[in-house]
Amino acid sequence: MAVISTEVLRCDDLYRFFRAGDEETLALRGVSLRVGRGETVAVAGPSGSGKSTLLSCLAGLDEPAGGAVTIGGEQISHRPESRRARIRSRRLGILLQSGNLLAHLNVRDNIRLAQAAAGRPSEQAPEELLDQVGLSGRARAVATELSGGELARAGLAVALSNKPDVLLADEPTGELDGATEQIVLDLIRTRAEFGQGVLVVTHSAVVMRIADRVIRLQDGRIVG
Ligand SMILES: Nc1ncnc2c1ncn2[C@@H]1O[C@H](COP(=O)(O)OP(=O)(O)OP(=O)(O)O)[C@@H](O)[C@H]1O
Repeated sequence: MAVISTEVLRCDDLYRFFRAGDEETLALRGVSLRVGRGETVAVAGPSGSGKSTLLSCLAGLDEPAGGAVTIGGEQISHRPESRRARIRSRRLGILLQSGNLLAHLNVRDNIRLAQAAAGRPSEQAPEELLDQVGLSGRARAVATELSGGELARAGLAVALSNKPDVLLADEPTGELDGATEQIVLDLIRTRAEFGQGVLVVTHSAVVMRIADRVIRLQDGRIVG
């Protein structure tokens, strides 16, 4: 069990509604959680329980109707988009199912761009990061030239390239074979050991097993 010394991510009483015509969906109903430095937290729950909505609100990609999100002591919710983008690029690593590589840039330039956006242009050589995710030799490939497993690993290299306080990941091992899943999980665990916080949305029992805690969502509420 990791020792929680400092809180790197917290949200308090998050609400998010969606309206389509006369119909209103309460996607989040008062969600509060904390992730400590060096802690890995998994968020699980049935389809439609609010996991992706929660992740988007935590990443500042979506605005909650109520409540607040704080990353490394800095509030990201209810801020102008330019401020949210700055906090994201400096403090967050985000790994979404839709992928996080810019299509017209090769893997190395995607990493360089993420580091430049974070104000850390020479933080860590892209080749070194790619080596850590088992992708050395693919630095010059663009997204369409990578397999599903390679894309997931390249995405993780980009998400970690700014040395984020918090890694947010949506089903990071969804489509991967067992060996590649293990590489990705080992890397996530290692990052947690270096003091980053990790919050991962998942249906996978294998991912839940590497987490220090599992939070269960149902109908937009934490139920366990
Ligand atoms: N843009 C949207 N417009 C309307 N309703 C939405 C929108 N996004 C999500 N919802 C609704 O909000 C609820 C929560 O959706 P969300 O995608 O967060 O669930 P989830 O737990 O991530 O599901 P899954 O495991 O299937 O990805 C669902 O009822 C969904 O239909």
